[in-house]
Amino acid sequence: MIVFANGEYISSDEVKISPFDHGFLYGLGLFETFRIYEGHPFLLDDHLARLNEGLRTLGIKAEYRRHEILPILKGLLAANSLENAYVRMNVSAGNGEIGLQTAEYEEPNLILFMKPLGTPSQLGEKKLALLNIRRNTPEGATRLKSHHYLNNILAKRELGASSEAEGIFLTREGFLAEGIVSNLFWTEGETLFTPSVETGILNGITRQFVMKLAGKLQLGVQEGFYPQEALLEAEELFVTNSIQEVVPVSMFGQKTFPGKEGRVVQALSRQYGECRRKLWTRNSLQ
Ligand SMILES: C=C(O[C@@H]1C=C(C(=O)O)C=C[C@H]1N)C(=O)O
Ligand SMILES: Cc1ncc(COP(=O)(O)O)c(C=O)c1O
Repeated sequence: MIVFANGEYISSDEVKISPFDHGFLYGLGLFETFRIYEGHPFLLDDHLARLNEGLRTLGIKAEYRRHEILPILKGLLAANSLENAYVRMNVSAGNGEIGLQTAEYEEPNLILFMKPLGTPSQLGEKKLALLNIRRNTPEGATRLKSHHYLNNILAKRELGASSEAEGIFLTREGFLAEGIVSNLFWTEGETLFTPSVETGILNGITRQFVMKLAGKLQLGVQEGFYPQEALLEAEELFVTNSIQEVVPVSMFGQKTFPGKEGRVVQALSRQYGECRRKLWTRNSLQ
Protein backbone atom coordinates (compact mmCIF):
# COMPACT_ATOMS: atom_id res chain seq x y z
CA MET A 1 0.00 0.00 0.00
CA ILE A 2 1.01 3.63 -0.47
CA VAL A 3 1.01 5.91 2.55
CA PHE A 4 1.28 9.71 2.81
CA ALA A 5 4.14 10.81 5.03
CA ASN A 6 5.10 14.45 5.57
CA GLY A 7 4.24 15.58 2.05
CA GLU A 8 5.24 12.45 0.15
CA TYR A 9 3.36 9.43 -1.17
CA ILE A 10 5.59 6.45 -0.46
CA SER A 11 5.36 2.70 -0.19
CA SER A 12 4.35 1.41 3.24
CA ASP A 13 7.60 -0.60 3.42
CA GLU A 14 9.68 2.54 2.95
CA VAL A 15 7.99 4.92 5.41
CA LYS A 16 10.23 5.79 8.38
CA ILE A 17 10.21 7.95 11.48
CA SER A 18 13.15 8.74 13.74
CA PRO A 19 13.54 6.75 16.98
CA PHE A 20 13.73 10.21 18.61
CA ASP A 21 10.10 10.90 17.66
CA HIS A 22 8.36 11.53 21.02
CA GLY A 23 5.31 9.81 19.60
CA PHE A 24 7.43 6.67 19.69
CA LEU A 25 9.42 7.41 22.85
CA TYR A 26 6.64 8.79 25.08
CA GLY A 27 3.31 8.09 23.32
CA LEU A 28 2.96 11.74 22.28
CA GLY A 29 0.86 11.16 19.23
CA LEU A 30 -2.79 11.25 18.19
CA PHE A 31 -4.76 9.52 15.51
CA GLU A 32 -8.15 9.49 13.84
CA THR A 33 -9.65 6.47 12.12
CA PHE A 34 -12.44 7.07 9.64
CA ARG A 35 -13.97 5.68 6.48
CA ILE A 36 -14.07 6.87 2.91
CA TYR A 37 -17.24 5.96 1.02
CA GLU A 38 -17.11 6.36 -2.77
CA GLY A 39 -14.23 8.79 -2.42
CA HIS A 40 -15.86 10.83 0.38
CA PRO A 41 -14.35 10.79 3.91
CA PHE A 42 -17.27 10.49 6.34
CA LEU A 43 -17.58 13.22 9.03
CA LEU A 44 -14.10 14.49 8.19
CA ASP A 45 -14.66 17.86 9.89
CA ASP A 46 -15.69 16.17 13.15
CA HIS A 47 -12.57 13.99 13.09
CA LEU A 48 -10.29 16.93 12.30
CA ALA A 49 -11.89 19.01 15.07
CA ARG A 50 -11.17 16.28 17.65
CA LEU A 51 -7.62 15.82 16.32
CA ASN A 52 -6.86 19.56 16.37
CA GLU A 53 -8.23 19.89 19.91
CA GLY A 54 -5.97 17.03 21.02
CA LEU A 55 -2.94 18.61 19.31
CA ARG A 56 -3.55 21.85 21.19
CA THR A 57 -3.83 19.89 24.44
CA LEU A 58 -0.51 18.09 23.78
CA GLY A 59 1.37 21.19 22.66
CA ILE A 60 1.96 19.81 19.17
CA LYS A 61 2.04 22.78 16.83
CA ALA A 62 -0.13 21.66 13.93
CA GLU A 63 -3.70 22.17 12.76
CA TYR A 64 -5.35 20.33 9.90
CA ARG A 65 -8.21 21.66 7.81
CA ARG A 66 -10.43 19.93 5.28
CA HIS A 67 -9.02 21.91 2.33
CA GLU A 68 -5.53 20.56 3.15
CA ILE A 69 -6.52 16.98 3.93
CA LEU A 70 -9.08 16.32 1.18
CA PRO A 71 -6.48 16.54 -1.66
CA ILE A 72 -4.14 14.25 0.30
CA LEU A 73 -6.91 11.67 0.75
CA LYS A 74 -7.85 11.86 -2.92
CA GLY A 75 -4.20 11.38 -3.87
CA LEU A 76 -3.93 8.42 -1.52
CA LEU A 77 -7.09 6.83 -2.95
CA ALA A 78 -5.69 7.22 -6.47
CA ALA A 79 -2.28 5.85 -5.47
CA ASN A 80 -3.96 2.80 -3.93
CA SER A 81 -6.67 2.49 -6.64
CA LEU A 82 -9.41 2.68 -4.04
CA GLU A 83 -12.82 4.34 -3.76
CA ASN A 84 -13.78 2.89 -0.36
CA ALA A 85 -11.19 2.76 2.41
CA TYR A 86 -10.26 2.67 6.08
CA VAL A 87 -8.00 5.63 6.94
CA ARG A 88 -5.73 6.14 9.92
CA MET A 89 -4.56 9.76 10.09
CA ASN A 90 -1.65 9.87 12.53
CA VAL A 91 0.19 12.86 13.99
CA SER A 92 3.19 12.22 16.23
CA ALA A 93 5.03 14.94 18.14
CA GLY A 94 8.26 14.75 16.15
CA ASN A 95 11.84 14.57 17.34
CA GLY A 96 13.20 15.61 20.70
CA GLU A 97 16.00 14.74 23.08
CA ILE A 98 15.80 11.78 25.45
CA GLY A 99 13.95 13.15 28.48
CA LEU A 100 10.55 14.68 29.10
CA GLN A 101 9.99 17.84 27.07
CA THR A 102 7.85 20.73 28.21
CA ALA A 103 8.42 22.95 25.17
CA GLU A 104 5.97 22.75 22.28
CA TYR A 105 6.70 20.41 19.41
CA GLU A 106 7.35 22.43 16.27
CA GLU A 107 7.83 19.70 13.64
CA PRO A 108 5.31 16.87 14.01
CA ASN A 109 5.14 13.87 11.72
CA LEU A 110 1.93 13.50 9.68
CA ILE A 111 1.29 10.01 8.28
CA LEU A 112 -1.92 8.83 6.62
CA PHE A 113 -2.40 5.08 6.29
CA MET A 114 -5.09 3.53 4.09
CA LYS A 115 -6.47 0.05 3.51
CA PRO A 116 -9.37 -1.26 1.46
CA LEU A 117 -12.73 -1.41 3.25
CA GLY A 118 -15.99 -1.84 1.39
CA THR A 119 -19.49 -1.12 2.64
CA PRO A 120 -21.13 -4.10 4.32
CA SER A 121 -24.10 -5.48 2.41
CA GLN A 122 -25.89 -6.26 5.67
CA LEU A 123 -25.63 -5.57 9.38
CA GLY A 124 -23.14 -7.70 11.28
CA GLU A 125 -23.53 -8.66 14.93
CA LYS A 126 -21.24 -8.97 17.92
CA LYS A 127 -21.30 -10.74 21.24
CA LEU A 128 -20.14 -8.66 24.22
CA ALA A 129 -18.06 -9.95 27.10
CA LEU A 130 -17.48 -8.09 30.36
CA LEU A 131 -13.74 -7.62 30.80
CA ASN A 132 -11.89 -8.31 34.02
CA ILE A 133 -9.40 -5.55 33.28
CA ARG A 134 -10.85 -2.15 34.19
CA ARG A 135 -10.77 0.96 31.99
CA ASN A 136 -7.82 3.11 32.96
CA THR A 137 -8.33 6.78 33.65
CA PRO A 138 -7.41 9.23 30.89
CA GLU A 139 -3.80 10.45 30.99
CA GLY A 140 -5.10 14.03 31.28
CA ALA A 141 -8.43 15.80 31.83
CA THR A 142 -10.22 13.99 29.00
CA ARG A 143 -9.58 10.86 26.95
CA LEU A 144 -7.58 11.62 23.81
CA LYS A 145 -7.34 9.27 20.85
CA SER A 146 -3.63 9.07 21.59
CA HIS A 147 -0.94 6.43 21.12
CA HIS A 148 -1.66 5.23 24.68
CA TYR A 149 -3.47 1.98 23.85
CA LEU A 150 -1.85 -0.42 26.36
CA ASN A 151 -5.11 -0.72 28.37
CA ASN A 152 -6.95 -1.58 25.12
CA ILE A 153 -4.28 -4.04 23.97
CA LEU A 154 -4.25 -5.87 27.33
CA ALA A 155 -8.05 -6.01 27.12
CA LYS A 156 -7.89 -7.40 23.58
CA ARG A 157 -5.49 -10.09 24.79
CA GLU A 158 -7.98 -10.97 27.56
CA LEU A 159 -10.86 -11.11 25.07
CA GLY A 160 -9.02 -12.98 22.31
CA ALA A 161 -8.74 -12.37 18.57
CA SER A 162 -12.36 -13.14 17.60
CA SER A 163 -13.83 -10.46 15.33
CA GLU A 164 -17.30 -11.55 16.48
CA ALA A 165 -16.68 -10.33 20.03
CA GLU A 166 -16.12 -7.00 21.75
CA GLY A 167 -14.96 -6.55 25.33
CA ILE A 168 -16.73 -4.09 27.60
CA PHE A 169 -14.77 -2.21 30.27
CA LEU A 170 -16.07 -1.18 33.65
CA THR A 171 -14.47 1.79 35.33
CA ARG A 172 -12.44 1.20 38.48
CA GLU A 173 -15.59 2.20 40.45
CA GLY A 174 -17.63 -0.45 38.61
CA PHE A 175 -19.61 1.71 36.16
CA LEU A 176 -20.12 0.73 32.52
CA ALA A 177 -17.52 2.49 30.34
CA GLU A 178 -16.95 1.47 26.73
CA GLY A 179 -15.70 -1.25 24.43
CA ILE A 180 -12.08 -1.96 23.59
CA VAL A 181 -12.50 -0.03 20.34
CA SER A 182 -16.10 1.16 20.57
CA ASN A 183 -18.73 3.09 22.48
CA LEU A 184 -21.66 1.32 24.13
CA PHE A 185 -25.40 2.05 23.78
CA TRP A 186 -28.58 0.34 24.95
CA THR A 187 -32.30 1.07 24.77
CA GLU A 188 -35.31 0.92 27.02
CA GLY A 189 -38.50 1.79 25.17
CA GLU A 190 -37.94 5.07 23.32
CA THR A 191 -34.82 6.04 25.29
CA LEU A 192 -31.18 5.50 24.31
CA PHE A 193 -28.64 5.14 27.14
CA THR A 194 -24.87 5.53 26.98
CA PRO A 195 -22.10 6.00 29.56
CA SER A 196 -21.14 9.62 30.21
CA VAL A 197 -17.79 10.82 28.89
CA GLU A 198 -17.20 11.74 32.56
CA THR A 199 -16.55 8.01 33.11
CA GLY A 200 -13.28 8.59 31.21
CA ILE A 201 -14.27 7.07 27.88
CA LEU A 202 -13.39 8.28 24.41
CA ASN A 203 -16.05 10.67 23.10
CA GLY A 204 -16.42 8.79 19.85
CA ILE A 205 -17.32 10.67 16.68
CA THR A 206 -19.82 7.94 15.90
CA ARG A 207 -21.16 8.16 19.48
CA GLN A 208 -21.82 11.87 18.98
CA PHE A 209 -23.33 11.28 15.54
CA VAL A 210 -25.64 8.47 16.71
CA MET A 211 -26.86 10.64 19.60
CA LYS A 212 -27.86 13.28 17.05
CA LEU A 213 -29.51 10.68 14.82
CA ALA A 214 -31.47 9.48 17.86
CA GLY A 215 -32.90 12.97 18.20
CA LYS A 216 -34.11 12.81 14.58
CA LEU A 217 -35.89 9.55 15.50
CA GLN A 218 -37.59 11.19 18.51
CA LEU A 219 -35.62 8.94 20.86
CA GLY A 220 -34.67 10.30 24.26
CA VAL A 221 -30.92 10.15 25.00
CA GLN A 222 -29.50 9.73 28.49
CA GLU A 223 -25.82 9.76 29.42
CA GLY A 224 -24.75 8.76 32.90
CA PHE A 225 -22.98 6.47 35.35
CA TYR A 226 -24.59 3.03 35.11
CA PRO A 227 -23.82 -0.26 36.88
CA GLN A 228 -23.62 -3.35 34.68
CA GLU A 229 -27.02 -4.39 36.09
CA ALA A 230 -28.55 -1.60 33.96
CA LEU A 231 -28.10 -3.94 30.98
CA LEU A 232 -30.43 -6.50 32.57
CA GLU A 233 -33.28 -4.08 31.78
CA ALA A 234 -31.94 -3.24 28.31
CA GLU A 235 -34.08 -4.18 25.29
CA GLU A 236 -31.48 -3.59 22.56
CA LEU A 237 -27.70 -3.23 22.75
CA PHE A 238 -25.21 -1.94 20.19
CA VAL A 239 -21.69 -0.58 19.93
CA THR A 240 -20.30 2.10 17.59
CA ASN A 241 -17.11 3.27 15.98
CA SER A 242 -16.21 5.06 12.76
CA ILE A 243 -14.93 1.91 11.08
CA GLN A 244 -17.57 -0.64 12.15
CA GLU A 245 -20.39 1.95 12.20
CA VAL A 246 -23.47 0.83 14.28
CA VAL A 247 -22.94 -2.79 15.39
CA PRO A 248 -25.95 -4.66 16.84
CA VAL A 249 -25.25 -6.92 19.82
CA SER A 250 -26.85 -10.36 20.05
CA MET A 251 -25.51 -11.37 23.46
CA PHE A 252 -23.95 -9.85 26.56
CA GLY A 253 -22.70 -12.47 28.98
CA GLN A 254 -25.61 -14.93 29.24
CA LYS A 255 -28.33 -12.44 28.18
CA THR A 256 -29.49 -12.52 24.57
CA PHE A 257 -30.57 -9.43 22.64
CA PRO A 258 -32.37 -8.91 19.30
CA GLY A 259 -29.09 -8.06 17.53
CA LYS A 260 -29.73 -6.91 13.95
CA GLU A 261 -33.45 -7.63 14.35
CA GLY A 262 -33.71 -4.82 16.88
CA ARG A 263 -36.21 -2.14 15.92
CA VAL A 264 -34.17 0.82 17.17
CA VAL A 265 -30.83 -0.42 15.89
CA GLN A 266 -32.38 -1.00 12.48
CA ALA A 267 -33.82 2.53 12.44
CA LEU A 268 -30.48 4.03 13.51
CA SER A 269 -28.59 1.95 10.93
CA ARG A 270 -31.00 3.11 8.22
CA GLN A 271 -30.43 6.74 9.22
CA TYR A 272 -26.67 6.20 9.34
CA GLY A 273 -26.73 4.58 5.91
CA GLU A 274 -28.84 7.46 4.57
CA CYS A 275 -26.22 9.98 5.70
CA ARG A 276 -23.45 7.79 4.30
CA ARG A 277 -25.23 7.67 0.94
CA LYS A 278 -25.44 11.48 1.00
CA LEU A 279 -21.65 11.30 1.17
CA TRP A 280 -21.46 13.56 4.17
CA THR A 281 -17.92 14.83 4.48
CA ARG A 282 -18.49 17.75 6.81
CA ASN A 283 -19.78 17.17 10.29
CA SER A 284 -22.60 15.65 12.22
CA LEU A 285 -24.37 19.01 12.44
CA GLN A 286 -24.98 19.34 8.71
C1 LIG B 1 -11.90 1.28 14.60
C2 LIG B 1 -11.25 0.27 15.10
O1 LIG B 1 -10.11 0.43 15.82
C3 LIG B 1 -9.67 1.75 15.89
C4 LIG B 1 -8.42 1.81 15.20
C5 LIG B 1 -7.26 1.56 15.88
C6 LIG B 1 -5.98 1.52 15.13
O2 LIG B 1 -5.96 1.98 13.97
O3 LIG B 1 -5.00 1.01 15.71
C7 LIG B 1 -7.29 1.36 17.27
C8 LIG B 1 -8.45 1.50 17.98
C9 LIG B 1 -9.64 2.06 17.35
N1 LIG B 1 -9.73 3.47 17.59
C10 LIG B 1 -11.69 -1.14 14.92
O4 LIG B 1 -12.82 -1.32 14.52
O5 LIG B 1 -10.85 -2.00 15.21
C1 LIG C 1 -11.53 3.11 23.10
C2 LIG C 1 -12.41 3.57 21.95
N1 LIG C 1 -13.64 4.02 22.22
C3 LIG C 1 -14.48 4.43 21.24
C4 LIG C 1 -14.06 4.41 19.92
C5 LIG C 1 -15.01 4.91 18.84
O1 LIG C 1 -14.59 6.19 18.43
P1 LIG C 1 -15.03 6.75 17.00
O2 LIG C 1 -16.54 6.70 16.96
O3 LIG C 1 -14.48 8.14 16.99
O4 LIG C 1 -14.43 5.85 15.96
C6 LIG C 1 -12.76 3.99 19.59
C7 LIG C 1 -12.24 3.99 18.20
O5 LIG C 1 -12.68 3.54 17.28
C8 LIG C 1 -11.92 3.55 20.63
O6 LIG C 1 -10.66 3.12 20.37
